Amino acid sequence: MWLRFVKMHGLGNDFIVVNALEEKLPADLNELARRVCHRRFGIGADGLIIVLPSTQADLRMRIFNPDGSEPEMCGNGIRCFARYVYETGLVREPEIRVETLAGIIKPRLILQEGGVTGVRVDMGEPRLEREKIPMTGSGSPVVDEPVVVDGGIWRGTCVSMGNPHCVFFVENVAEAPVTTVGPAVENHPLFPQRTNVEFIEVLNRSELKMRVWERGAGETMACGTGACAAAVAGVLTGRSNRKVTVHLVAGDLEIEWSPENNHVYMTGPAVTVFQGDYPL
Ligand SMILES: N[C@@H](CCC[C@H](N)C(=O)O)C(=O)O
Repeated sequence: MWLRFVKMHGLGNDFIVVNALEEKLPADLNELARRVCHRRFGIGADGLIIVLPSTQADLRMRIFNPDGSEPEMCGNGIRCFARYVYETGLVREPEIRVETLAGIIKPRLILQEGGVTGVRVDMGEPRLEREKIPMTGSGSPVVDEPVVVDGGIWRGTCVSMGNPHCVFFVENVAEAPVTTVGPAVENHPLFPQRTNVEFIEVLNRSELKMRVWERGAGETMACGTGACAAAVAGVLTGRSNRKVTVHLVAGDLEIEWSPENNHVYMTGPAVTVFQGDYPL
């Protein structure tokens, strides 16, 4: 049996997208994600995205990390999801309501001469209460709180965009210890469901430079929810404006934390790379 998939990416954060409305999937999706995401023995990706029907929204998105865990949300992934369902005719309107484990998220396709040039997503409200991130300890919001890693102290500002993020501001992101401090913080006892870890250099009040260690995936080229969390952390710590450009290795995300409705908006690209069939 073969599984039809499409390979997509948002700024190099890459995904295997499978349409479960047409494809029959194996029962163990965690295991499927581990297999297909593997860079040497599988297709290779930072995540497996499944398109499903929904009773509450237009469609439902499930996302799995390469380690098989199922996160609540994925910012770059939902832009790819939106482009995929629009271009395959699963939805007809450019504004889509998508059921996720983080609630209903609303991507809107940016169209020019009929083609998709980007996606703007209403990511909803950031959750700042410690127990909603979730984190152990007491006191909210969690702003510049000491996180002890290997005897060193890091100051973390923590935000949930449906999924957990711990943001560290650094002098020089190119030299940030992403692959050592990242996994130590991901698995730190402060975070009972683990966490994503962002390293942010503030270039000026409207520009941030970011590297990220993702829960269940390792260092990736970009993280949409992470960029949103970084923008919120920039405001909470007084370092940046509510509207910022987040520079990632392969390009930019525009993030705005609206003072009117408290929602975070993310705008960025979604690109289709190829399609194929994977043997089950
Ligand atoms: N790359 C994603 C986030 C994917 C989920 C993350 N690894 C987690 O476990 O929370 C994004 O663009 O937001």
